Amino acid sequence: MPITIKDVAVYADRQRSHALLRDIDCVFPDDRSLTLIIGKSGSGKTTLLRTMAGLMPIGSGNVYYDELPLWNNRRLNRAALLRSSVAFQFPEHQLFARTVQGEFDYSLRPYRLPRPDKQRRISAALDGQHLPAEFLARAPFTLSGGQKRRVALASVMATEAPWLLLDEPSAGLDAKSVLRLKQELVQWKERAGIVLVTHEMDTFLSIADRVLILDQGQLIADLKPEELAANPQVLLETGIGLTSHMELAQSLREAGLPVPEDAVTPEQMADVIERELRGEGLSTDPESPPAPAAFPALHKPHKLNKHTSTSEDKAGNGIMAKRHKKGLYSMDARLKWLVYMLISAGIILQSRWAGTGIAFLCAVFCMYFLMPEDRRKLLRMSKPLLWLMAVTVLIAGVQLHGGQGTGGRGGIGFSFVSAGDTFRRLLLFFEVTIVALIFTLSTSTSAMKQGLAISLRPLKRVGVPVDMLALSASLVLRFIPLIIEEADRFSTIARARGKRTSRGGNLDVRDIPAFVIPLLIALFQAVEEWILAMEIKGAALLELQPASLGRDKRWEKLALITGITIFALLFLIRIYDI
Ligand SMILES: Nc1ncnc2c1ncn2[C@@H]1O[C@H](COP(=O)(O)OP(=O)(O)OP(=O)(O)O)[C@@H](O)[C@H]1O
Repeated sequence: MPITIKDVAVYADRQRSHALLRDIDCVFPDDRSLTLIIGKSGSGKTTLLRTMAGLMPIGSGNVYYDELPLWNNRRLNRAALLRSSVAFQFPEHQLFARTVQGEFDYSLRPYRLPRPDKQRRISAALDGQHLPAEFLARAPFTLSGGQKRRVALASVMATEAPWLLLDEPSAGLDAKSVLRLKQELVQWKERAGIVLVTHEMDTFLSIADRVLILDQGQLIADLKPEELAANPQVLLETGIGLTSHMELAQSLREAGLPVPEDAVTPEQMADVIERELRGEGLSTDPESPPAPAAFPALHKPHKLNKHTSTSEDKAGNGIMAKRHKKGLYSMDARLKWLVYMLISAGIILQSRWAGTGIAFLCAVFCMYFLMPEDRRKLLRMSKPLLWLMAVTVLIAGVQLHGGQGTGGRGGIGFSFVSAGDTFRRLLLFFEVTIVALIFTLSTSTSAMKQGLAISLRPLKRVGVPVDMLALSASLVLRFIPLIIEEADRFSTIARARGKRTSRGGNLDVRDIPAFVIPLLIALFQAVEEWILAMEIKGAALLELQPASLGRDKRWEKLALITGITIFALLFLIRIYDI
């Protein structure tokens, strides 16, 4: 049952101007193999894995499981979808059920199995993860981190799908657990094909059958591990870097040892080292191959695509990537607070349609002109808010009539006045959120706190708890993008586990616990970690002067003028009651 990826392109936007994957063409043959997908950060590995799992809408081309297309027009083909099972990074975060049995039930529900078959698969999966059957009655939240991970992997394994798609399964594991995972993968390989995204080549190369290298959203090499070991230049050219085993092989060759060119593991080099240590002097053997001066590149990487994102986009867990950006990103945080307050105050003042509409245009203007680099991200983040608004407006408009005055019969109607009023109020909230997102996406939490704390410093003398206030305000603001990103992550996981087939990725009502519970846990955890980190860092940061940050005076002036102009405009609109 091979997987065939045919001419696939995936875009970040409807206009297809930002390609995440391009010209992907490859076949994963049905040979119980383990394929590694490697590439530097942001090269598109996770996107490719998600595309194979039907979690990313395809712009062009298609993925086939055997002969079954994954996409039929705009809908996913359930039969194809059931042929793969996905484990996301940190799979233990996806647990939500009251018991471990509940986790299995949820993952296996789309397969509609007869009870005995289901129980057999669950037992086999528990065995495979060295978990006792008594675990089925345990609450996942009472388990240790390692046990949670094994339960989550067991729930993936229990599907017995012919293809396992794993995204960095070794992330966060200790050395012993990584070794055990490796052994398990070797066993899994006997029953299923495995596609594994990883940065840990040292760990997995020795058990892999094939390596795909991605760069800038394109597949640039398709090699056997031995071929990669013999031609590691491609790893240097793509910025992935050599594995420590390859570096060892190179050092040994430079020392004159005849290490085979295709040696992938230290074990394969051990024989040569041993003979050298015994003084058998193989290095002086005239027949032995000389160390290659330079490795030939197997595939020349394609030219860089200026539209695809750089690794910087992905850094920092996606919340606030570390970047060396100019403009708004390098502005004094105190000034940003001021501009944010001015614009938000102007928006909140509005009580009529015209003012709300003009405030909306101002928010859009800020998004386009003050936030050029993260505009796409911002648009993506605002999507769930727009959906929430649409649903709320619909609900607000629904009116239930009693029996009186309607001839004794109740009924249902829709009030455009009521829906419109709700829409206007929500639009103000949306506008303030957009401005807050512009602020938070361009400012780190510590800079935000620092900016506010320094601005409010005079109030300290009259006993105002400025530090606490600054910390709370920054956390509340930083929380908005975090909620949106985490909601995105957990809805994708719930969709993958529930095997949803709609293109928009709508969740079923039954998926709500699988979505909401991990989301809340992740958010609570994030808040806890933030508060701790900020408390630790807070005192030291306050000693820093914002002037020491890289600043761009032109942008500061522009942002200040924008803020004051928008506030003045919205204030006048309110005064003249437009
Ligand atoms: N839904 C999306 N919309 C817009 N951009 C996206 C989306 N998903 C991913 N990207 C961008 O596509 C690029 C590739 O992301 P991807 O997660 O596939 O990289 P990766 O190779 O797995 O990186 P890492 O090794 O850091 O996990 C990144 O720049 C990312 O910001």
